[in-house]
Amino acid sequence: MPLKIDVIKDKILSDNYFILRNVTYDLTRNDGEVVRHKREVYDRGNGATIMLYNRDKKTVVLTRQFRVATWVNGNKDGMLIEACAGLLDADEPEACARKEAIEETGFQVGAVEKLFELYMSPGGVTELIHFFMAEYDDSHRTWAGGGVEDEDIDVLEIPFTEALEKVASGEIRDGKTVILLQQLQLRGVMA
Ligand SMILES: Nc1nc2c(ncn2[C@@H]2O[C@H](COP(=O)(O)OP(=O)(O)O[C@H]3O[C@H](CO)[C@@H](O)[C@H](O)[C@@H]3O)[C@@H](O)[C@H]2O)c(=O)[nH]1
Ligand SMILES: [Mg+2]
Repeated sequence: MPLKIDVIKDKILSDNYFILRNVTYDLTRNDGEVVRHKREVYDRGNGATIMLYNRDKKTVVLTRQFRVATWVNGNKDGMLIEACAGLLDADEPEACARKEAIEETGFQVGAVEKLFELYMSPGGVTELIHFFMAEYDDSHRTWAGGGVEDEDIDVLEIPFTEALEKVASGEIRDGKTVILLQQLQLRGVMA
């Protein structure tokens, strides 16, 4: 466990859209030994995600969209099924989750529950995602959803059991989405 962290150099390698830095730092350990690391850190900002579920219908609302990062890494058509999510930008996490739910799925939900905040890829990505869930019903629908600007998002309202089957089969393989579905399962709210 390091006692002290001294930054030697913090260089921006790219700031085209998000920020890629190369940070050089010395870690002083308990025994006084100093270790120098040079590590790349990718800063895409923080995000929020929200699982929309309906206890009566036993359904969840998910999104499907093209994700180029998955396409360049083995996802054949690049399409990924995910819980609704977005980058915080200037918003508070809950406000972001609510806004993304409307923009991406069309649902304007009532009470929202905060679950936790998780680092999703701490080896090199700064991003902290704030996790939420909310019950939805048909009266919450404001429009068909689909995202803003050049986002082209399909909205999937599917049975919870089908979502779990898609996790088991590998069709759903987005970390935040699996975590949220398992939270619903752990709590037994969809039983
Ligand atoms: N021009 C440009 N646009 C970009 C770039 N990278 C992303 N965008 C655009 O920025 C917008 C981001 O949409 P959001 O809905 O706010 O974010 P997200 O991509 O869905 O991110 C959410 O899910 C991610 C995956 O789990 C999370 O990493 C993230 O924190 C957030 O929760 C999208 O329109 C996307 O096309 C880029 O390099 N250039
Ligand atoms: Mg999004």
